[in-house]
Amino acid sequence: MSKIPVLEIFGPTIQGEGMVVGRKTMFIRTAGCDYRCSWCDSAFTWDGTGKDDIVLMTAEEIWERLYEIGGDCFDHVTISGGNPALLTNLIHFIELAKKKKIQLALETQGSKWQDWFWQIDDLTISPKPPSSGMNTNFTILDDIIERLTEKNNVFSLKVVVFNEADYEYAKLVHKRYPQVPFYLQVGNDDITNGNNEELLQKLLAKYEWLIDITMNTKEMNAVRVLPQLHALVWGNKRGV
Ligand SMILES: C[S@@+](CC[C@H](N)C(=O)[O-])C[C@H]1O[C@@H](n2cnc3c(N)ncnc32)[C@H](O)[C@@H]1O
Ligand SMILES: Nc1nc2[nH]cc(C(=O)O)c2c(=O)[nH]1
Ligand code: SF4
Ligand SMILES: [Mg+2]
Repeated sequence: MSKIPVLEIFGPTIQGEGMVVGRKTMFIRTAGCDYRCSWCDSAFTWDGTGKDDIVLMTAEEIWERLYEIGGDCFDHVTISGGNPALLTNLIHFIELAKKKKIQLALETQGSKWQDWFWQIDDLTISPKPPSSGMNTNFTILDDIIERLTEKNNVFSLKVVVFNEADYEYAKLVHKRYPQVPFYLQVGNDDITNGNNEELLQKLLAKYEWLIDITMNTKEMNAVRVLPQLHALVWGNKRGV
């Protein structure tokens, strides 16, 4: 059986972001990304700093580890990264989790398609705004959204906003896919700060700024505005 490069398995915790925020879930974080976002809070998945922590695991080994740390206290698993959509062989884990009656969520940026997307219960696509330094390939994104829409998949778009240019990009994405539930997320530009009180004040101020501009934009009447809830509770701590 082919193996999956895993960097972290943790939980149970709450889903801190997006469409199922607050949901009790386990996390699997895969290694490797086709992007290099300037502000990535999980850069250890792709910048080489985490390479000694990568474990190649079969679907069964991932399941055993989830059960070892989560026991009977979970029924939902979120797959994030890096970009898990680089991994065709994640299908083996997804099929195993389905057999175990586990609900699945995925975090990906919308740069690659996998047929196993159709089996994800809560799928978040998070195209990247200008501040990331990345360019969105809208031909690929259009195709992904079309395939998901065709099969009535439950999915959402989530754009992280750091500045006004990012907000303009978010407007453009929402306008392009008006039928897709749309989330704005506060950008954390202080990802190495270990002072949780200070970080909390900064993130709340940025959240208020994002709420304020959204309230005054007629093109953004159907959106949801969220912070990263886990960052408010635990700061920049890893594995929560
Ligand atoms: C680490 S990424 C992994 C999944 C996938 N590569 C992606 O970007 O969607 C998970 C989520 O965290 C968000 N994120 C990463 N760095 C962030 C930061 N500094 N502030 C706010 N959100 C961030 C990403 O935009 C994405 O929505
Ligand atoms: N609690 C919690 N919620 C999250 N939602 C998305 C995360 C991610 O890094 O993909 C994440 C994470 O790392 N922790
Ligand atoms: S796409 Fe996701 S994991 Fe990759 S660099 Fe950007 S935020 Fe980080
Ligand atoms: Mg994160």
